[in-house]
Amino acid sequence: MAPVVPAEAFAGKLPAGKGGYSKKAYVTFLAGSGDYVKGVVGLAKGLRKVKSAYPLVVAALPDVPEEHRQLLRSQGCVIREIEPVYPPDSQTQFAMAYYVLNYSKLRIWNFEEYSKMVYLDADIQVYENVDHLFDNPDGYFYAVMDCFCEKTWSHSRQYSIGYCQQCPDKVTWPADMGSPPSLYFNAGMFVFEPSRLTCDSLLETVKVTPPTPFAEQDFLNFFFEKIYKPIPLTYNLVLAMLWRHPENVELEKVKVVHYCAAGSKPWRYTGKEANMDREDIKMLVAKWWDIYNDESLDFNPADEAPEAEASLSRAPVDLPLQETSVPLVTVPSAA
Ligand SMILES: O=c1ccn([C@@H]2O[C@H](COP(=O)(O)OP(=O)(O)O[C@H]3O[C@H](CO)[C@H](O)[C@H](O)[C@H]3O)[C@@H](O)[C@H]2O)c(=O)[nH]1
Ligand SMILES: O[C@H]1[C@H](O)[C@@H](O)[C@H](O)[C@@H](O)[C@H]1O
Ligand SMILES: [Mn+2]
Repeated sequence: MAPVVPAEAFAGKLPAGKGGYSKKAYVTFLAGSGDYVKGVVGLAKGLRKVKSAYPLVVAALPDVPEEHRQLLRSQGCVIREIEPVYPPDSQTQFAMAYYVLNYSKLRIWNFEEYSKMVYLDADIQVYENVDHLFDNPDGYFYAVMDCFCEKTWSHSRQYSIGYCQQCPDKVTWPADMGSPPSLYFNAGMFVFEPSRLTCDSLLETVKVTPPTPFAEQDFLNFFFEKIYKPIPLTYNLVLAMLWRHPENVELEKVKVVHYCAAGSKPWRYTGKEANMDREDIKMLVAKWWDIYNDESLDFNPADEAPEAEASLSRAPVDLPLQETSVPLVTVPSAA
C-alpha cells in the first residue's frame, strides 16, 4: 500500500508569539569529513555579508570531525548534532549515490526551539538579504520549483518526453500519460516550521516509503505536496536554469545561487564539465570565492547583537497570505 501522510502531521506546536517560540534561524546540513565544510564556511560568511539578523545552525552528523566543528564555531555557526536517518533497504539507484545521506536532513524538523527556519544546502550562497522569508505566513512549505532537464532526471517520465514544469507549454503533458506530475520543488532551499510532531511523522512515514532517485527531495515533495507554495526562482537559482530556461532567469535579480549542476561546486570547480566554461558560471564561481576569501567577513563575536535582541527586533507578524512579502509564483497550467 502507498504510504499516507497522517492528517495530524502538520498540527504543529503553539504559534510563535502566542506562548510558543519565536526564534528564527537559517539551517544547513553537514555530513562527513570532506570538503562540503567549505560550503558551510562560505555560506556563514555570505549570510554575514548580507547582514542577515539570524544565525546559521549546522545540523551535523556524527562523522563530521571535531576540527571542522571548531572551524564552523569560529565562523559563528551553531552546531547541532543529529543522528543519521536510513531509508528502508532497497535496490534503488539514487541520481547520485551519496543522496542517501540526505535523509538525515529530516531531523531538522526537531529543532523546535526555532519557530521558523530557512534551510540552505551547503552548496548555496546568499547574495542578497532574504530575512523577509521568515515573515511568510505559517502553515506552508515554501520552496522553488525544480527543473527536469538535466541528465540527473533521465530516469523520469518528465525527462523521457522532454517535459519541464519551468516551460509547461513547450512540451505539454500528453493526456494518455494521466494527470501531469504535481509541482515539484528543489530541496536545496526551503522555508519550514520545525515541529516534533511533524518530525515524528516524517520519520514514521519514511520507514514505509521505498527510496527513489532524489531521496529525501522526492520524499519531502510527497509529504508536503498539499501545503507546498512555490516562490520565485530568485530564492534558489538552480544553475541549469541558465542554459535550460534562460528566458526565465534575470541573473541580476537573483538573491540565492545553488551550485548544484555537475562540476559547479566552487571548491571543486575546474571548468571542464559541460556548461562550466560559460561566462555566467565563471562569474558566479568567482563571486563565491570572493566571499569565501574575504577575511573581513570572518566572525567577530564583538559585532554580534545578543540573540534575544535579534529576535525581538523582528517579531513575527501574522500576514494574510496575499500580503506576504515574498511573491508566490503564478503557476502555468500544464494542459
Ligand atoms: O558529502 C556530503 C554530501 C552532502 N552534504 C550536504 O548535503 C547537501 C546536499 O548535497 P548536494 O548539495 O551535493 O546535492 P544537490 O544539490 O545536487 O541535491 C539536491 O537533491 C538532493 C537529493 O538528496 C538533496 O535534496 C539536496 O538538498 C538538493 O539540493 C549538501 O549541500 C551538503 O549540505 C554534505 O554535507 N556532505
Ligand atoms: O536536486 C537535484 C539536483 O540539484 C540536481 O543537480 C538537479 O539536476 C536536479 O534538477 C535537482 O532536482
Ligand atoms: Mn545542493
